[in-house]
Amino acid sequence: MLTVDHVSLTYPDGQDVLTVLKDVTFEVPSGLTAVVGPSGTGKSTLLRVIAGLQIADQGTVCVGEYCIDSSKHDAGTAQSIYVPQDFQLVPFLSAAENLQLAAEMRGRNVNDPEILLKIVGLQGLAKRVPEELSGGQQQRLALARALTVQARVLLPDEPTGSLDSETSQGIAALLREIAHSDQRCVIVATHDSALVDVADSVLSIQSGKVQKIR
Ligand SMILES: Nc1ncnc2c1ncn2[C@@H]1O[C@H](COP(=O)(O)OP(=O)(O)OP(=O)(O)O)[C@@H](O)[C@H]1O
Repeated sequence: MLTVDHVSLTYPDGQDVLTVLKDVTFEVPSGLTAVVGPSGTGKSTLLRVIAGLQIADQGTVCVGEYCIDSSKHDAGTAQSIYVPQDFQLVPFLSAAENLQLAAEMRGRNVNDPEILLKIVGLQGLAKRVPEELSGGQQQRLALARALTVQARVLLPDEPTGSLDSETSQGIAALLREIAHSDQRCVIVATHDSALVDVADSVLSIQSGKVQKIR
């Protein structure tokens, strides 16, 4: 479903450059995929390139027939949604309003926020603002927000990074369900074995190279 073709990316690093992705090519089918690797190896960068939030120096990212071609510097065809580590929920809006805002920003509408909130296990919490939700509940809301736009590819960045192990297992199960219920591609950057254990496939990133290890 997702293809990453000959993608390279460098960051400026003083007088030098830091190569984070080095001619990376791989395919990801639908299901849950974990991207693992030591801190600072480029997991978040890879997810952001797939989402079209960062344009690679070269290469192409395609979701089905929709492609981002780095040579054209155009992310207008991005079909993926990045879910940031810190959720970036709007603090003064309720859970339902956070969903509505995200949908409106993509020219959509959420007819019944309760349906989405139920999918992520937040039924009855539509009126709460983010600070009235636990960390795990905020992560669930961030995932529901990503579902408002019906993207084929979801990219949660360390979705269990700040959660206890029981809550992490719940999020891992939810991500698997989201991936499988609608043949989506859910790609998570993670250090968490709870997520790696339930992933359908695992990619490892190290020294700029991405390798499929499961
Ligand atoms: N905007 C930037 N400018 C320069 N260097 C950057 C920038 N963003 C990230 N980097 C560097 O690129 C490398 C990869 O960063 P990235 O955040 O993708 O790693 P990561 O594997 O997700 O790390 P972690 O597991 O700690 O979240 C790191 O060395 C980081 O310092």
